[in-house]
Amino acid sequence: MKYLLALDQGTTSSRAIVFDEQGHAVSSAQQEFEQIFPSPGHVEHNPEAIWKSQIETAKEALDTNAIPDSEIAAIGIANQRETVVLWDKKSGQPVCNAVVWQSRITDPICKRLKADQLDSFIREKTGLVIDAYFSGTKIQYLLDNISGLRRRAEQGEILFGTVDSFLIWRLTNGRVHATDVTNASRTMLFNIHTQEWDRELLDLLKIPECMLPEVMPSSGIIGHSDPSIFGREIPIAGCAGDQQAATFGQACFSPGDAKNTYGTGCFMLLNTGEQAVTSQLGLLTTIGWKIGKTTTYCLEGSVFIAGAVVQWLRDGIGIIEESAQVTQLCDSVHDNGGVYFVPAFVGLGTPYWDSSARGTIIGITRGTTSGHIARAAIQSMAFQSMDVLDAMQQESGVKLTRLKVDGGATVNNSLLSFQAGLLGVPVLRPQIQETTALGAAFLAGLATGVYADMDEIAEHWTLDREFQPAMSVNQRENLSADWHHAVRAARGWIRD
Ligand SMILES: Nc1ncnc2c1ncn2[C@@H]1O[C@H](COP(=O)(O)OP(=O)(O)O)[C@@H](O)[C@H]1O
Ligand SMILES: O=P(O)(O)OC[C@H](O)CO
Repeated sequence: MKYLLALDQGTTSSRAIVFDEQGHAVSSAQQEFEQIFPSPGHVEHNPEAIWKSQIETAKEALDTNAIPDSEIAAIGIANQRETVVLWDKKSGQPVCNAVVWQSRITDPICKRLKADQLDSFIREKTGLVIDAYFSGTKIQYLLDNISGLRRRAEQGEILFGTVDSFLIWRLTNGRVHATDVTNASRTMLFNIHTQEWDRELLDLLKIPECMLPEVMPSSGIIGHSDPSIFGREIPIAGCAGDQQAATFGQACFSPGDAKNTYGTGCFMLLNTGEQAVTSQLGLLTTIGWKIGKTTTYCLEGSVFIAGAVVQWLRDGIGIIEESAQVTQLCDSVHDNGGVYFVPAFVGLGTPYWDSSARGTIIGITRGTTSGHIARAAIQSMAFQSMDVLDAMQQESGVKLTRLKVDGGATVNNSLLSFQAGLLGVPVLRPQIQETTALGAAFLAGLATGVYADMDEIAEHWTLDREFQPAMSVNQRENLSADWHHAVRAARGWIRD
């Protein structure tokens, strides 16, 4: 029996899962790490905390079931995307905290790019909208604000990577500086059509090319882990941004297949095949994966705050002690009591791209209880996903017949029932919900002969539960109208 070790480096935790050839998780480990909020809207991680938690969980997952490392065929990596790590090439030490994808610290840079009317120029090359979400402006910000850093970067002393790249560098003991096409496609520096770092964009954002990693396919041997880490060299054979990995893990292999992940944020990806569909409605055109010479593109809707709203109920206002309690609190009321919660904590992503929006709870009356607030919080994930799907269907002309879902918040049955009703299509939760890690394992297994082809991988997808839509058209339209009324209230709150 061969096994695959998947490293799933997420926004709030690092996970490692060992899968057998059938795609069953045989052991796993998870560690949360610190979220650093230096100022409102700015989010950082300590790269050493990312590395430590990831490597400790990998070792724990291998030790738990005493899986000999000789039986690990390959390592696959899936990671939080866009987050920027800069490190010293010689020492391998980070030169600052990682700037996390959620951070709005580069809003002013983005405003200038928009004022210069560079939207279509950037969209045509990268498939992205101008937003602080992506890596490019974050790198520029660090080079501009840390004394001496730009000079050192220009001299080739500083390397940039998204989190996958940093992990690869550390796993290979500084021998490989690489990323994969999916991660590169989230930097706002990569031309998704020519699949090269884009000279004009690098000049625009004043980023020295020598900092950038080599871009590899998502499935294929990128390098080998140093023997000092797991006792022997193991090929690193799969790598993808976590949302693309989840799309692969959900076996969304045909054009028209879609999945929605409900983690810290919500990310819906629709496979558009070998065609990169350009969006006019605020969706992102992104690379789904590249296997051999074939690139699969996706349309993506990115919602910044989804499950994080539950963390806020727990850690921000303390109306629950454990995340799981939200289900009970939410089920303590029959409906939202007219309360709508727009969790625009860091602005709004798809389809609004409004960095001036802020979190809004509206419709509160004397009869409002914590149950209504909790229910409105849970419903906000479904409403935001509804907005994304509406844009996606309009843009692609594809009428979705079902939606595969995954991510930590999909343990919540009320959320998924409400989602099915709101979308008017069945929502399918798979048995293996660790689809992100599974996707990374599949990509690595495909490169190392554990799987013959994608048809074999697709056979491993099994259904846990299907949630049927049970909402009248009238009800759906009323809820949707109220939600959009609430969104209007949340928008434009931050003034220049
Ligand atoms: N019962 C629940 N209902 C809704 N959301 C939940 C529930 N339990 C946990 N969550 C949310 O799920 C998210 C964790 O999902 P996960 O996929 O692990 O996220 P990530 O990969 O972004 O770190 C957290 O934001 C958490 O608040
Ligand atoms: O870590 P997650 O699962 O919240 O995913 C984060 C996304 O990759 C951000 O684009």
